[in-house]
Amino acid sequence: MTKASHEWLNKLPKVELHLHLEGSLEPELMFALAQRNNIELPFKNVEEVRAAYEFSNLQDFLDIYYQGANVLIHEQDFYDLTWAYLSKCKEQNVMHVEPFFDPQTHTDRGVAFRTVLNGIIRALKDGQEKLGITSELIMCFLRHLSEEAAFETLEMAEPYLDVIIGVGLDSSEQGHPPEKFSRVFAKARELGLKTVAHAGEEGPAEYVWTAINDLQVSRVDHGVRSIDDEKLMQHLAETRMPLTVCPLSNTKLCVFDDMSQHNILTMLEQGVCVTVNSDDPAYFGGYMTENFVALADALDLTEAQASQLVKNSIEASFVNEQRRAEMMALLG
Ligand SMILES: Nc1ncnc2[nH]cnc12
Ligand SMILES: [Zn+2]
Repeated sequence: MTKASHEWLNKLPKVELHLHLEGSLEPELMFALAQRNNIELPFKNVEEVRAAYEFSNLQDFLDIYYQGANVLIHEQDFYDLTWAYLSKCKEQNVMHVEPFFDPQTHTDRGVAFRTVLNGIIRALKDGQEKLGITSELIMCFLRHLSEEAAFETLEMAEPYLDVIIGVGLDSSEQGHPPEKFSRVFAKARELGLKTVAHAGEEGPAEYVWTAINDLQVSRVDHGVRSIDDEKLMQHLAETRMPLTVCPLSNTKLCVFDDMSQHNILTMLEQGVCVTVNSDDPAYFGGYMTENFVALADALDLTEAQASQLVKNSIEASFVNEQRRAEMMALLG
């Protein structure tokens, strides 16, 4: 089936809850920023960059993703990155987004926290005013770095808590269990921040339990390995704990060999609050619509299932009641 026959999925009003802004850096913008900032890239052209996007696991991807982020230096670069993502959302009828950013990827290179945040926030504000896309911003800690570094990052964020709704946990999962950050997350909750964490992407179902019990997350990012633990599946369904699932990411990073093996619809049918998201669309071959289309092609996603997946995202989002009702009404 071709994409043209899936126009209904582009038209479907959507919500995105798992998107790394740095992962929306398209090769074209990467080259433009490299030129603007006088940075040398290890690629000759856009085609060479795209050809390098063959990953056999999460770490393969992360190595290239952190390298790409080196072109982001000035506030305007972060604005342009965020604005490009929001423009894509507009084209694809995404009505609300809760993106992640990774401050440590930038502060560790000498880019100031406020430079990163101001660029992103200015674009998100424009996104609401000019495109009608509402948003909430989530700051992630890199889990391959230390607890101490995460505490320092949280301290840098303290003057900006009016524009950051929560904290998350990303980067290399295996060997860096959620509980490594229990104390940082406790402090974040004390500050009134919501918490989410990547767990059960490559790591075991056990990490999903500790994200829930130790970090007290409101949502689990990915969480697809939960299916290995029957008790956990029951718990997720009973508590309506949302999972922000990223189908194209999972196949690109070989979490599943093929989209036909993806477990998102099995979990949906078992009453788990699963949602569809794009993760790092510039690296994984697609934004929100392409993720839904991939499910339609491989798993015969029905209109009722697509609509339920979006309703789950609205339920799992951090929006106020009025916006929640407005978005639900659009889904009929
Ligand atoms: N899929 C992913 N898992 C962990 N960390 C990430 N950072 C960006 N994308 C990620
Ligand atoms: Zn992610």
